[in-house]
Amino acid sequence: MSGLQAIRYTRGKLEVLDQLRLPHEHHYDTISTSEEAFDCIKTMRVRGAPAIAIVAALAHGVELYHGGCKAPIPTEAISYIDSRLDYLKQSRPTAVDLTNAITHLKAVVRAVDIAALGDAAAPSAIVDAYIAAAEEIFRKDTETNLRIGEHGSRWLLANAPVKSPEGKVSVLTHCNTGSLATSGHGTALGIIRSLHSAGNLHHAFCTETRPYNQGSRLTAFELVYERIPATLITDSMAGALFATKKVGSHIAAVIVGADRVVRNGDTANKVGTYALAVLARYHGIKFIVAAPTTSIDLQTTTGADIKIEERKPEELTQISGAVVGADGKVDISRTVRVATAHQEIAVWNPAFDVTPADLIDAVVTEQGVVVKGESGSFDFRGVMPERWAAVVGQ
Ligand SMILES: CSC[C@H]1O[C@H](OP(=O)(O)O)[C@H](O)[C@@H]1O
Repeated sequence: MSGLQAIRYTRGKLEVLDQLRLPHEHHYDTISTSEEAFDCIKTMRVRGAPAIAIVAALAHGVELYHGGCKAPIPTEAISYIDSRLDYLKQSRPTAVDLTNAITHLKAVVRAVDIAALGDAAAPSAIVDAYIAAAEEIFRKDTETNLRIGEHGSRWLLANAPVKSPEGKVSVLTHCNTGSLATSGHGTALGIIRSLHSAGNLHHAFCTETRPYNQGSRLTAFELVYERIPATLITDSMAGALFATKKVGSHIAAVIVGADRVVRNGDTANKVGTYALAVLARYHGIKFIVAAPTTSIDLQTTTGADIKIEERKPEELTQISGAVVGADGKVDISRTVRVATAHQEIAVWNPAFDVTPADLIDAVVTEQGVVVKGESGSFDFRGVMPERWAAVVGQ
């Protein structure tokens, strides 16, 4: 597993790698409150659907560990925990892992047997139950990713439309879905790691992933760090790569992560994913979504109902503070040497887009690979039977 850890935790202490400083600086921020976690997630010092959920869950656990809950009776302790989790839920709206983690944590604290413990002992038992559950979310994520790696690499090797003469596959991935987006190993990048460690990877291509540059700053960093054969391209080069057989002749699949897979299989992921899915279909390349079941939302039936986060224009017009577009924040008269009023270009900056299930060949979860049935739609009951029965019915 990668030596790059987005999250470092021991009971009572949480440290988060500031990904805005990568790849130039390796700096951990100490996170001790829900407010600090909210800001860390909102500003994308930590990002990635699983990592967001883990940091939020553990941050409140640290807060509770250091006496954050003063409630004298159990019902007030539960209300306090609810309020902090509901606050954290607002930090980023599209990825569902955070919502699913919050739902689980609220159920855990409500399962504490207050009657048996009595009002005096119950609040501390509720806090202990919360902390244990938050730590389990963190621990389980790496195991989940290793299983996604196994399932995904096995499926691709069995279904690859093309392989190298040595029987290896080349893939392209978008954004960052590795150790920097999870507790370790990663989801889509986890499949690439599993292919590589088994000697089945010919080459990995990663896209720059504008405007936050998760690909050039984070994924390229992870791939180089582990000496995985890889090439960085800009987002706009993907079509040319697929069409240029000389360079990309063995590309078997595009493998991406997910922020939210909804009941019919439509998937919200980093903006640019939809374009890659269209290109993959046109070029006969498999399109694989790697998604832990924590990223699946059965409550939402189609992608039309997914809330897409829009972020501030400066993330697009500036790169680490260097102005690359007329954003009205810098007097451009000096650069264009004409007297001019400040000009501000309008910016549309959706952080995600939605890929329809029709363009997705497989959704790889830790419970197995889901492909569309004869009806042409995905059915996730096989990988999450209890949640399916609770939400959708038999
Ligand atoms: C396993 S990470 C899933 C998902 O999260 C990333 O978005 P962001 O960097 O904005 O948090 C990207 O969409 C990844 O595919």
